[in-house]
Amino acid sequence: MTTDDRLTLAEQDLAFRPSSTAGTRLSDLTARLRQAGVQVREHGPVHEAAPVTGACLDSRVVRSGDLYIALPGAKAHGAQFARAAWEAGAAAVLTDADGLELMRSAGLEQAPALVVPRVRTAAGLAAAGIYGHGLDAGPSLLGITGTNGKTTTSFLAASLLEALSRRTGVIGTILTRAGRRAVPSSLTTPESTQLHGLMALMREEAVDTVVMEVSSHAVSYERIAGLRYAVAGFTNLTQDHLDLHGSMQEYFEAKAGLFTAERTARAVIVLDGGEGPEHGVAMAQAATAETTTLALGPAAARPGRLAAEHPELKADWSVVEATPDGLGHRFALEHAETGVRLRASVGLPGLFNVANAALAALMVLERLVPDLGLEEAVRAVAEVTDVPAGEGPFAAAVPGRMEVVGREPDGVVDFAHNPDGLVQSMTALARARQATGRSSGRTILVFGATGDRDATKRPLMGRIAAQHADVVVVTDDDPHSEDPAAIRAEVLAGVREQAEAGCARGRHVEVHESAPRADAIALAVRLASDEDSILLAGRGHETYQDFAGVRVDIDDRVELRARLSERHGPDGADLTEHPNAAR
Ligand SMILES: CC(=O)N[C@H]1[C@@H](OP(=O)(O)OP(=O)(O)OC[C@H]2O[C@@H](n3ccc(=O)[nH]c3=O)[C@H](O)[C@@H]2O)O[C@H](CO)[C@@H](O)[C@@H]1O[C@H](C)C(=O)N[C@@H](C)C(=O)N[C@H](CCC(=O)O)C(=O)O
Ligand SMILES: Nc1ncnc2c1ncn2[C@@H]1O[C@H](COP(=O)(O)OP(=O)(O)OP(=O)(O)O)[C@@H](O)[C@H]1O
Repeated sequence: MTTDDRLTLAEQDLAFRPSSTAGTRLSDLTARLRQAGVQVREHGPVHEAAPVTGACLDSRVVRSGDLYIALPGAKAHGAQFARAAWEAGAAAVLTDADGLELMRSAGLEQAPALVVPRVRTAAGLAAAGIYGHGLDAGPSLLGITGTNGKTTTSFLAASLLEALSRRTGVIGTILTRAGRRAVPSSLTTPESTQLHGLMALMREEAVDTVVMEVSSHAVSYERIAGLRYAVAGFTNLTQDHLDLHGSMQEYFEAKAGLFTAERTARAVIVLDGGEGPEHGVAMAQAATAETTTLALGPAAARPGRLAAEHPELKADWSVVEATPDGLGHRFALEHAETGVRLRASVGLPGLFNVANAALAALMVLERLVPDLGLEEAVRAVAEVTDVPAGEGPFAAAVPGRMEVVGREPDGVVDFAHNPDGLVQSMTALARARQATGRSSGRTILVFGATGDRDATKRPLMGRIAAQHADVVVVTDDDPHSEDPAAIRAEVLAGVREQAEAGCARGRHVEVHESAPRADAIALAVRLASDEDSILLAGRGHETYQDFAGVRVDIDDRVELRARLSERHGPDGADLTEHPNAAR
C-alpha cells in the first residue's frame, strides 16, 4: 500500500499554468465569445468585475482571479460547487441556464456570471482569451489520435524534433513537458482550461512545437475547443472505449472531429493501421483538412489488404521496406508523387512501431515543409533518422511501451490494454523470437482487465490471449470499484473457451489464475525457459493499482527486473545498457 506521491489536483493544475497573465475584462470575454458565434447572457456586476487572470473547471483548483467554469457533468453540475469556487477567490462564473439557477439557489446573485448554451465549447474559447492564445499565437501544435500508438508516436515525434534542434513540449498519458519542465499526467488530454494555460506556459518556455495526444474523450468533451493544430495524425481505430462512445461509429466520429479544416491545417492519416484499412480509409474520406495519406505496406498488421480492398487508392506516402535490425527495424518511406525516399530506423520491437515511427516522421515533415519545401525537409529528417536501429531519435525507449527489461527469457512490459494492442504485442514477440532463431520458445502472457470500464473487452481479450500466447496468467489490472475476482473470472471465461477450442485442434495452452499481480509475475518467471518471452501487458509505465480507492504499489518493470535478476543471479545479463531498457 502506498501514500499518494502524485501531484494533487490543485498542484497539477498550477503546474499547467503560465507564471503570469495580463488579466482579461469580463466584458471583453463576452465580446470575444460573441465574435466566435457563442450566445452569451451577462448576469450580475459583469462590468465592475475584476479582470480574470486564469480559468478552471473544478472548484478544488480555483485560484484567486479565476473564471470558474461550471459545466453540467454526468454526476454533478459544476454550479453545485460555485459557492466553494467563489469563496476560493473566483472572480466570475461561466455556466449555462441550469447553472445560473443553481447559483441563485445557493445565494450567489452577487457573482458576475456569463451564461452560455454549451459550456464546454465556450470554456475552451474563454480560456484561449484569458491565456492569450489566439488561434495562431503559437507554438505550433501537432495532435495525435487513434486507439493505439498515441503515446509512442508523440514521444517519437518529439524526439525527432529535438534532434532537429526544435524546442518541444509534450502533452500526453505519461507526462506533460514544456521544454525541460515535466510533470506526471493524470489524463491523456487535460481539460480545455489547462490546455490553454499550457499553451501560454509553452510560450513562456520558448517552445517551438508541442506534440499532443488527443484522446477520443478530449474530442467528445470538447477539451480541444479553441485550439488549432498545424498537423493532426491518425494511427488506427480498433475496439476500445465503447463505454463512453456506445458504438464504433460514435467512437469513429469522435476521432474524426480532429481532422476537420477548422481544427487542423493538415492531417496525416495511416490508411491501414490496426486491424486493416476499414477505419483509416474512412477517416481519410471524412477528413476535411488537407490530408496526406500513409500506407503501411510490409509494416501493416495485414499486409496486402489495402491494395486488395481499395485498388483505386494511391497513398501519398508508403512504407516500401521494413527489415529487422536487432529488436527493431530499418524502414523506408516513398513519396508517390515525386518518388523521393525517406530512410529511417526504429529501435522499439514490433512492426507496429514502424507504423508509429513512420507517422511521426511524416507529421514532422508536414511541420517542416511550409518552411523548407519537401525535398529540403526530407533531407533534414533523413540526416538524423537514416541510422542503424538503436541509434538516432527513434531508438529511445518509451516508458512501458514494448520496454525490454530482460533477455533470456525476453522480458517485455507493454501498455497493451485493448484487443488489438494485445494481438500486436504478442505478434511482435513471436516475430522477434523467430528473427533471433528461437522459434521453439513460448509466449508467456500476464494480464488482467480494468474495472469500471468496457466489460465486453474482458472475454474478448481472454480469447485473444489464448489464441496468441502459450501460457496465460490471468491477474489483476486496476479493479477500481469492482470485485477483482469477478473481473478475473470474466477474463478467464474467454481464455478457457478459446483454450478448449484450440485444444480440439491440437494446440495446448496452459492457463493460470494468480493474484496479486506481483505473484503472477513471479509465476511467469518460474514457468519460463530461456527461449521464452514473458509479456506483462496492460500497465506499462504505471506504478500503482487502484483497489476501490486504495492504491497498491506495483511497477511491472521493477517487479519483472527483480524476479529476472534473482533467476540470473548476480552475474546475469545487465539490461540497463540495452538500447530499449528503461531510462
Ligand atoms: C468519464 C469522464 O471522462 N468524465 C469527465 C467528465 O466528468 P463528469 O461529467 O463525470 O463530471 P462530474 O463529476 O459530474 O462533475 C461536473 C463538474 O463539476 C466539477 N466538480 C466536481 C466535484 C467538485 O468537488 N468540484 C467540482 O468543481 C468537475 O470538475 C466537473 O467540471 O467531465 C470532467 C470535466 O471535464 C472530466 O474531468 C471527467 O474526466 C475524468 C476525470 C476522467 O477520468 N476521464 C477519463 C476517463 C478520460 O478522459 N480519459 C481520457 C483517455 C482515455 C484513454 O484513451 O484511455 C483522457 O484524455 O485522459
Ligand atoms: N500503431 C500501433 N498499432 C497497434 N498497436 C499499437 C500501436 N502502437 C502501440 N500499440 C500497442 O498499444 C499499446 C499502447 O501504446 P501507446 O501508449 O503508444 O498508445 P496510446 O494510444 O497512447 O494508448 P493510451 O491512450 O491508452 O495511453 C502499446 O503498448 C502497444 O501494445
